[in-house]
Amino acid sequence: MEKLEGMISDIVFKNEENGYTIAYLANEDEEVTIVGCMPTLSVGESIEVEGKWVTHKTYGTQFEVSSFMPVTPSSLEGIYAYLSSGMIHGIGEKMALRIIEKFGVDTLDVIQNTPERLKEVEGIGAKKIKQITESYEENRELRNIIMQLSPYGITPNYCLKIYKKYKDKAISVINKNPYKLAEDIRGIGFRVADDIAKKLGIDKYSKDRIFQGILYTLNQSTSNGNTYLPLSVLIPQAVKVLDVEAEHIKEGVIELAYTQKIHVEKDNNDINVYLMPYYMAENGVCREMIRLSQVDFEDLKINIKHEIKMIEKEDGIKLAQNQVMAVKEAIEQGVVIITGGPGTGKTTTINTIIKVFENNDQKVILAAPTGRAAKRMSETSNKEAKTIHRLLEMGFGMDSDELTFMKNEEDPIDADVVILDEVSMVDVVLMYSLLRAIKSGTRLLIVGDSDQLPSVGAGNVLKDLIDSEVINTVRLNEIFRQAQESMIVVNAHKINKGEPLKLNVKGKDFFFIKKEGDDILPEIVGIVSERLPKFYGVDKLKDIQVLSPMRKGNLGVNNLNIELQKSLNPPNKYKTEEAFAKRTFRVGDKVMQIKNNYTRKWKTEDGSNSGHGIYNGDIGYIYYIDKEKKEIFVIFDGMKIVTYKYDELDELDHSFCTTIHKSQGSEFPIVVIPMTWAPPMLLSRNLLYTAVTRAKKQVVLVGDVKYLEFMIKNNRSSDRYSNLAVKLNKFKKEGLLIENDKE
Ligand SMILES: Nc1ncnc2c1ncn2[C@@H]1O[C@H](COP(=O)(O)OP(=O)(O)OP(=O)(O)O)[C@@H](O)[C@H]1O
Repeated sequence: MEKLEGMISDIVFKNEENGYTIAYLANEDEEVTIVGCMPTLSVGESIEVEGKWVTHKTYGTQFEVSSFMPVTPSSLEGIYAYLSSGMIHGIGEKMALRIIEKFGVDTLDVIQNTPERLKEVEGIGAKKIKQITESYEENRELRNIIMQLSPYGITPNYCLKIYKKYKDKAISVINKNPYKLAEDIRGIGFRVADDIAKKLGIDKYSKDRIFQGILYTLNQSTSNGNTYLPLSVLIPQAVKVLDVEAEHIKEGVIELAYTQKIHVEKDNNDINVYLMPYYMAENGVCREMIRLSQVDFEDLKINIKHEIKMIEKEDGIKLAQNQVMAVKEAIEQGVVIITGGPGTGKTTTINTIIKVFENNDQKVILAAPTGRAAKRMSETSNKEAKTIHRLLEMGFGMDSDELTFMKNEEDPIDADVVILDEVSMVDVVLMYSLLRAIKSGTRLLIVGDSDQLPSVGAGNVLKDLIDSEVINTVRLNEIFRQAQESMIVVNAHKINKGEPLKLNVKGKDFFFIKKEGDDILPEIVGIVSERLPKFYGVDKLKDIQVLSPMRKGNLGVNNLNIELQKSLNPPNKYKTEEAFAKRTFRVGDKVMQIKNNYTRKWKTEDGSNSGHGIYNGDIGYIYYIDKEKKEIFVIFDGMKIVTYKYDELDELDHSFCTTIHKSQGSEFPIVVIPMTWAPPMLLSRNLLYTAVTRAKKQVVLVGDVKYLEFMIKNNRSSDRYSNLAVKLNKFKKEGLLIENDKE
């Protein structure tokens, strides 16, 4: 490979379809013909090309370009992004600004050719110049990527990811097909790629664009919980995204189906379109559920009546009929779902089942979808419960840097009985991974409350499994006396039935404070910071959680966090703080990890214990801010210290208040919820139900009763496109075990 540098003196030919270009490249010595895919080239641009000399039978000697990159940056923005990215030792954000103020668009030219001139900038001496020129040379490729892409709003961090993925081919990959970025780089989506493509002059009807637009539409829809979209729904959505006619979408869907990126399936009068992983997962869950439930389970010769009697005596309770049935089904049928609302005895039933099996030498494994749910399960059962991810031994594969599960059909979970709790939070993809790692003959208990909000990820697994009526289900519907004393439990059931609630019963745990409009916010701040902690003797940060249905607005999570921070953790000269564009992080702030990060490291203060993995919804407190190193230290679970660099703070949010969605699977002693106007889709029954059931000791609703009534009546269940229930029936009826679906 050879390299040439020069200025484009003329463009002889350019194919707009595929970017093939013939141009003249001139430098001090010569003018040569260059040919290749260079769709962005313009006359007057200085570029560096890499490639080889070839002889064309008509046109003679030409330089065939395999990659090219501009030599001068496209904008000051790009130069700034590069200089301030932290990749040049000795230059921070302020210094980068000073240098650019001095040299403007010539900055890089100065660094490259007359670095001694950097002395003209205040604060730069000979040592710094050496540092700067050395690292400038070291990251040449990355520099080009940063400068080319930062004008599109791509941060240096993403540029680094792009560089790691494509190495020195990055610029040519992007020039050829910017949509590759959306496919390959996590965090860069179709919109950004499309923006780049537009600026590169890529045709609106190009196939890559149509494909990526369809995949993007389907991806968006899975993040809304759907496992597929009917074609009749997909088409108008994709038309909107791509701004092309429906026929292009139809053609795109057909072609994509051939590439196995999507799967299409006839469904009555429509066609269901799946992204491949969701198709595999939906079919997989059906297949695995049928595999697990159709086994002739070993007869354990357990005298169930006797066992139950013994346990009842030990625990001083008498199991209700349905609880006994659940125990029997678990032993006799092997695969069973136990469902019920709060206080209906799920935990008591699980504990009885654990005892019966363990008394009969069966190895019982407990698991739940989140760290918090697993912790609670451990506490109530006195037995270790793992997160599903830990149970499946998530780790890095032999020769990949992708996270995978080590437990699977080849190396299944070693257990006689697996008990899963809080299954309403398990999505279809995780369920499939779990089921395939359970060997035939292992008993499986699926426990959860199907009236809770469905999983964040796609599917509505628990509800679908129950609705299918294919899997044995025991519904616990009796609220026990002890639970009945709690208005939280009583009202939760009333919410589910759409009945009016019992509010402000003296001495009970469910209160409504009537306030209107602008009075709601100060009331919430007041009760959280003063009255509730004083009255109940609880910690205002740890024990009280404000939950809001929405992010925006006066009573949305964002504003409530600002207002609660002022009162619960105000500025203080002994507390370091750092202000960012939209928020200020201060030592002592209550914060939440807002995405799963399986690899993020934590360690205890004395370093005696360490591990990795901080998960969506984990709540911690800011412990220390290192302004020099630009790092924030957060303590989770009272002992796990995690360091976030400033540019990783997109994983962290304040959590004086959180959304109800984010509170799924968590429990708090006291929960405070504003009752106010929000988009109707957010004011739903099962959102209220989930919020209320997060509280263990006290629920306080503050606002206007009419919104409470609206929520109770609004039974718009979060319908999702999911075909699990239908398919389970079909699989069962046809006795299908579609082997060729297996990955
Ligand atoms: N058969 C029973 N007889 C009497 N009390 C019972 C019985 N089963 C459960 N309880 C009591 O009812 C209360 C709720 O039971 P449990 O915690 O098992 O329900 P749950 O469905 O797990 O509730 P939650 O979802 O709120 O955790 C507990 O105080 C428990 O001791």
